[in-house]
Amino acid sequence: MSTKSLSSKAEAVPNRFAGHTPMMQQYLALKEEAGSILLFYRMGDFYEMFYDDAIKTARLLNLTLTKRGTSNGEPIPMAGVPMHAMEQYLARLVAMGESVAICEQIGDPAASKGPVERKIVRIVTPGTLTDETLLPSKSDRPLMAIYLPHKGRQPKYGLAWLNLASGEFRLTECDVASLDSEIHRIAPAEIVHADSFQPETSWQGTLSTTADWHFDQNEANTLLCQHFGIDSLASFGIHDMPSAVTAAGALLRYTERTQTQSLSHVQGISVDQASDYLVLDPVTRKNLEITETISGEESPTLFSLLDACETPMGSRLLRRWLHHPLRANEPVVARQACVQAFLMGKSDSPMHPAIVLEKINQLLKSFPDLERIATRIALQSVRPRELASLRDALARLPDLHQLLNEHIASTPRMETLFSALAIDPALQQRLHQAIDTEPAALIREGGVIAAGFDAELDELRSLASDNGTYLLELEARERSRTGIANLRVEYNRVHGFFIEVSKGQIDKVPDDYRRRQTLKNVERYITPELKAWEDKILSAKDRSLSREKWLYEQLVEELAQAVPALQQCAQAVSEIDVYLSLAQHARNNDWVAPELCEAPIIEIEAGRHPVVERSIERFTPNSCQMNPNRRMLLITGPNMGGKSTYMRQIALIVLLARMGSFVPAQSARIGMIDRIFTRIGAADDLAGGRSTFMMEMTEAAAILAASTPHSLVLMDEIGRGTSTYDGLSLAWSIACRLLTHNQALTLFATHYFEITRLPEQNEAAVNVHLAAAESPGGIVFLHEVQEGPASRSYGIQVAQRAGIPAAVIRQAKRELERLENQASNTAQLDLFAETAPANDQASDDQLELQALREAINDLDPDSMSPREALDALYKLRNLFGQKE
Ligand SMILES: Nc1ncnc2c1ncn2[C@@H]1O[C@H](COP(=O)(O)OP(=O)(O)OP(=O)(O)O)[C@@H](O)[C@H]1O
Repeated sequence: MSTKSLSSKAEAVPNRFAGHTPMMQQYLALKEEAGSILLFYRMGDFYEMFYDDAIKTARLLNLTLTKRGTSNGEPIPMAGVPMHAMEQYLARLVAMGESVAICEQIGDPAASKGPVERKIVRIVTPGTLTDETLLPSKSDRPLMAIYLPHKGRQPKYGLAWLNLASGEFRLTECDVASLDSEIHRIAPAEIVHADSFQPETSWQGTLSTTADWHFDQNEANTLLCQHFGIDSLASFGIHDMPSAVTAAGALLRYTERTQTQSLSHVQGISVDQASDYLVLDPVTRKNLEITETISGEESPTLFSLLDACETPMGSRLLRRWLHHPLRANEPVVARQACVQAFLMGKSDSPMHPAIVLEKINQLLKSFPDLERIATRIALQSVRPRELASLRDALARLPDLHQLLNEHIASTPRMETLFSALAIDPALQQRLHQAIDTEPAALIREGGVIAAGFDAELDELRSLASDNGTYLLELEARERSRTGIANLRVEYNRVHGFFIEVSKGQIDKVPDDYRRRQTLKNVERYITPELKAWEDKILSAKDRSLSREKWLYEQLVEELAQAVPALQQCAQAVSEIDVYLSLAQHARNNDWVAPELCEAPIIEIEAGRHPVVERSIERFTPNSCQMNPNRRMLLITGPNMGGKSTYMRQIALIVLLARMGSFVPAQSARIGMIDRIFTRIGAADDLAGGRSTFMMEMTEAAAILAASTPHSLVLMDEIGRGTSTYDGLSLAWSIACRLLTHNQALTLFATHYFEITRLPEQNEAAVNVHLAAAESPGGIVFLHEVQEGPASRSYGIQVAQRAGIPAAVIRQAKRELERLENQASNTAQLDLFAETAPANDQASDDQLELQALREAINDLDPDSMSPREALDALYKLRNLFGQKE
């Protein structure tokens, strides 16, 4: 394995470190090279940190902070971690977003006059992890570089990201407004940017800086062409994306600098068009609880619900799909067809589809993380047991292939996956011949290469292990030669082989015995014959270990050719895993395939909230009809009535439909949706210095700026963060703007009843409400969406159920009555009347006229008997009569 040094020689210590001990001078020079990141300085069996690094790591890892000598008269703070536990400490530091430079002793301590020569051989950063122990298995940790050119009227950000653990390298360009949303979509573990430029983002990952000159377009061009062995970037279709290419170049340079191996598994770079995906801004990703709950937990989320994947790479793909719903129908239909194929099985298969799914599941369960193993083969850091699990998985591939072929109906996409599964059997055979059935964990321990693979290794091994009989023979011979009956031939690690004689017998020891060690009761000797034999054995052992290491390296190098095929196979297995998971969930929970169409339409029959329906006993399904003529649903109903659940379930059904999954409904027809926006609930962004109301308005402003007739907008109780009139007026005008200007499909939940009058002005707005009923025991939530506005809000009844004291409830009821009486005498109800009433009297008159108009409209003279007509006339007179 080649290890690429990142440092210049440590002996070239600058004079400015004079006054420090030679070791500290070496440390300081290396620390200067590491810069702001932590330096793990190897000292024998420990990695030690000094000065501020020591103070910081001691705090982060809860280590003891001690001192090691003084430098320039000052004590030097020091903390250390033992070498054998280093990976655990690294994992914890990296999880906290820290980067660490690892400095190893590379010189020979015996031959060194001053401090042993040391070099930084590896830099571990959150975005460049490939080690199994440092990586989360179910999520990707991409590294991203961002570049913003200084020139140009409307400069575009260049974004490039590399998933080092899989070799996936992508890039895109975006405008200023989309930067944050793009970063949240890609979710990098680390962002690299130039020293002089700070990207504005709410993303919480690690930010690393690099020199400005690393972001140079020409350099980037050359670097990328060199890496891929091509003359022009046109073959990747990225030549006209200067900002993105510049970012990609800087990213490649950064990765090469931090890694010790070549990046041969990074085989290509592709353009990621943001316009291919349905846009979900950061707030929406959070509100819809796709992979994380609002409070930051891992479950229950949409991902935790659907992730029954058997392989970690399947889980990672599912997570990626959930965060990247697709705009175009064609690829979604292709995925849906695969889920359907798994769900239905093949018509001529004798096996029930459920049994087929179970069998495939069982097979997949035994598959290792092929994607990451392929990467580690390319990085030449693959471990023996990973190769053994690859060998076993390859042996099971034909079974998987056969099961799919015989029992799953073919679709065009499935055909592609089938061919990716067909890996050349020679690869499996080679691994089978080369790797022991149960190899040791590390190659340096030996016992990795299978017997029979290499004749030389076999011979060395038999030499090294063939000591039992020889030693017994020697012991018997020496006993009879010397007449010492209790003479023994022994071995220990420090002194090697020796002949042990008790003190009372040493006068019988022959001349050719050389004393090796004296103990209290015994003397230990070596003879020329035993010494020669020992040399042969020990050298055979050493030679066998180094032969084994060499063979292993040759094998890994040879396997590197198979990396592209393994990557494709891993992709196919993970996709199959996801389809299987989706199909099983659909089968177990009665989900259906949504129909997809072009127009901005959302038609859902008896839809359910996928996560809530699992957490309660009886979920009430609800339907939804939205189209260009019915663009806004004004949703009213009591608190706890189910408004938020209803809105979220619609958004989640749309998201699921657009990522290729089945959906929780009786039937669904989902059109092309370009974005989902949410303005749900509110939490203060104290860190960002924004109050609840400010947050609310910022999010609303973003929705008004960017939503289109193809967008789905969720607005939950907009305006509640300020005074009633301000809030109501804002909510009203925001709703109007969405209806008439943006024309987005909008779910607008509100407690302002005045807004339910909006449909009178615009037919595309429709009232629906969550039904509730009052019973002697209190309010009963029916959770049923019905047409029309809610008749009342039931706030006090809900408060009663929540345990507010009876006396407070009684007072609240009296207060409500007083306010309602007052309201009927004020202009509030007519806040949004087309012409404002001049005074209270005018307002009263208008209300009565409205009531009269409604009563007359309700009459059907053609169907009335004379008696009924007379009664109606009296009623109408009484409407006025009340006033007199
Ligand atoms: N369709 C449904 N079927 C059964 N239970 C439901 C349904 N919808 C919601 N619920 C239950 O009602 C609870 C409250 O729902 P939700 O938070 O959606 O109400 P809300 O109207 O938005 O309330 P608020 O106005 O106070 O925010 C949920 O936690 C869930 O347990």
